[in-house]
Amino acid sequence: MKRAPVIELSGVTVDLGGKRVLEDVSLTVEEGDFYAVIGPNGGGKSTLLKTVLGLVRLAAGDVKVLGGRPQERRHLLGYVPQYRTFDFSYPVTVGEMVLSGRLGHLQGFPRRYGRKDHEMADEALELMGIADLAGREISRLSGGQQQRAIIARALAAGPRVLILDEPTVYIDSPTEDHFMKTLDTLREQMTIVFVTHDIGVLSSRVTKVACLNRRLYTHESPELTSDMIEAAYGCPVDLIAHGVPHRVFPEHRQEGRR
Ligand SMILES: Nc1ncnc2c1ncn2[C@@H]1O[C@H](COP(=O)(O)OP(=O)(O)OP(=O)(O)O)[C@@H](O)[C@H]1O
Repeated sequence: MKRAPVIELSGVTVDLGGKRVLEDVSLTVEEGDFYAVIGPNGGGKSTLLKTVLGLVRLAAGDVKVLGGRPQERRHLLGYVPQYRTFDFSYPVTVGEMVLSGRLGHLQGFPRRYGRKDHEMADEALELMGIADLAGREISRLSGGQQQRAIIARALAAGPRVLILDEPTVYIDSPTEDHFMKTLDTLREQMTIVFVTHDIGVLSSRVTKVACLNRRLYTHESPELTSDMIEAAYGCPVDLIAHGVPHRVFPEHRQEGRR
């Protein structure tokens, strides 16, 4: 059964500072996908996400999110920017930070958090496995715990699509698989798209994968091919794959099935 398209890019070209950053990019993310976009540093991954959020001007092409313009649908997207863009020295607790994910939903004046806001924040803390850290100052957590907190903050808003920029940078490899499993469980409730420069992050949990290096290289079946990686990275797969087999998915699956 065909699933509904959640994000549709067709022929998208973006120029920044006189440089072509995305060229003729077409991409479809369907409901329930756990979609990974890999590519080298500077390949345009963050720009691709900002395009989905409607934050950059297109030189050509079209973007649809949940059937509408990105600017109209932004409240349905949970965006987790790169970890390094956050200031964790701010004196707030994990619980307060996650609750702030509800700010865009507050109505009336004065703006106060209500019962639903607290419930959503508590649920997000649970989902990311950091409920026991709610009272701790964010600055006192490990990088991996802080990473979970910023994802929980995005989840507190109740997004239909969760969009993550390099989510595993501060997750150490022993816990990486557990972390990806946590994200995978969220797929029951929302579509997930993430970008990463680290091919080692890809797991069999990912349903679709594409490679980005100004142009986007996709494959009909949910597997990563050496051609795609070579096209995107411009270097042989074995040099960058850290021992991960070229084919990261255990078996072929039919389009439309998870
Ligand atoms: N506002 C801007 N003005 C000019 N150039 C920009 C701007 N934003 C990004 N770029 C350039 O566009 C290219 C793609 O940047 P982008 O951040 O999207 O790549 P990335 O794949 O996310 O890289 P990284 O993993 O290093 O963050 C880079 O060469 C970057 O220098």
